[in-house]
Amino acid sequence: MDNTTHDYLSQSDAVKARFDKLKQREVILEVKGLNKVYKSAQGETTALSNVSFKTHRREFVCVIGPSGCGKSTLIRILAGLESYSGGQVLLDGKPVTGPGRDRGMVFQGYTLFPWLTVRKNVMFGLEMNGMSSEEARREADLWLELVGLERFASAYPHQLSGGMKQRVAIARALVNQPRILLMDEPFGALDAQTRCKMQAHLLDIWRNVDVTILFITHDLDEAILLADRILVLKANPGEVQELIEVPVPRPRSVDQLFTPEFIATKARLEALIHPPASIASDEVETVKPHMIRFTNVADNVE
Ligand SMILES: Nc1ncnc2c1ncn2[C@@H]1O[C@H](COP(=O)(O)OP(=O)(O)OP(=O)(O)O)[C@@H](O)[C@H]1O
Repeated sequence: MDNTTHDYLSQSDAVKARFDKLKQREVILEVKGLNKVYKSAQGETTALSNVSFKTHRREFVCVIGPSGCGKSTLIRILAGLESYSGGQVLLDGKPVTGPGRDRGMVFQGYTLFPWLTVRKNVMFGLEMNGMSSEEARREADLWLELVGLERFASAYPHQLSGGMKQRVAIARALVNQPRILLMDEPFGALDAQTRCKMQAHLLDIWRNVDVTILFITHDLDEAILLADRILVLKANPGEVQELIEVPVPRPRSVDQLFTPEFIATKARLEALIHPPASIASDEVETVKPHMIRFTNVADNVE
């Protein structure tokens, strides 16, 4: 089929069958009419307005949207780190009222304890919950093996690359066997090559673990490569624009980046996130701000 005419809504029989199966699985997370209003001295900001969606068991959902559309607010609410103003958040049918072991978190910033070894970082949560050191060590080693870091169990975080640190963070989140893994731009600080490897690695891990993933990203290719469905939010106020079923078949790899399904999905996401500039915003762009010069060399470099 011609790349330019492929419709992101059309699905092959295999993709359709996969979605049919996925939707039959139990609902893990249900967000119903979620509202979040921040109140400050400057006034009120509606960060989220009437956001509703469901994720099914072992589904991979990515959340994208322009800056300020409420992505971080949403994930913080799901993690139980932020209150909400209205609506409902249900995990396995029960309201989320605070943080819990049923949700694992991986953030962009490296959040490992620098004074603990890799193994101790992964053991930490288990020991805090009363597991014996011996058992926690056994569990930690299993998960370190899954993320391919068993050889680095005795290393300290500063001895690891950025990608390796995030693999430890993933092991540390998964060791508690959460129902859902909440990932807030986890690969945002990595260089392009490492990021690419981590995406493949995460898909490998997910294939082997019974966990649902909600993953925030700014990167459209990353969202299409990883997700079953992509929740597209818009800003001011943060609202759901569309929940897109990614028509790219699995298993996924970067080789699919130029397939008609991938290109069509990306075109749809771009149209939603970067709509054609309005006349008003064109005007703003053509007004150049007055620039102060900080150079004593008079000739122009451009
Ligand atoms: N603590 C706060 N107090 C007041 N307003 C806030 C607070 N946190 C976020 N907001 C506002 O809520 C809206 C959503 O913010 P949020 O950080 O969730 O968006 P985001 O999509 O994650 O943005 P980005 O992609 O830039 O990280 C923004 O308008 C933001 O200014």
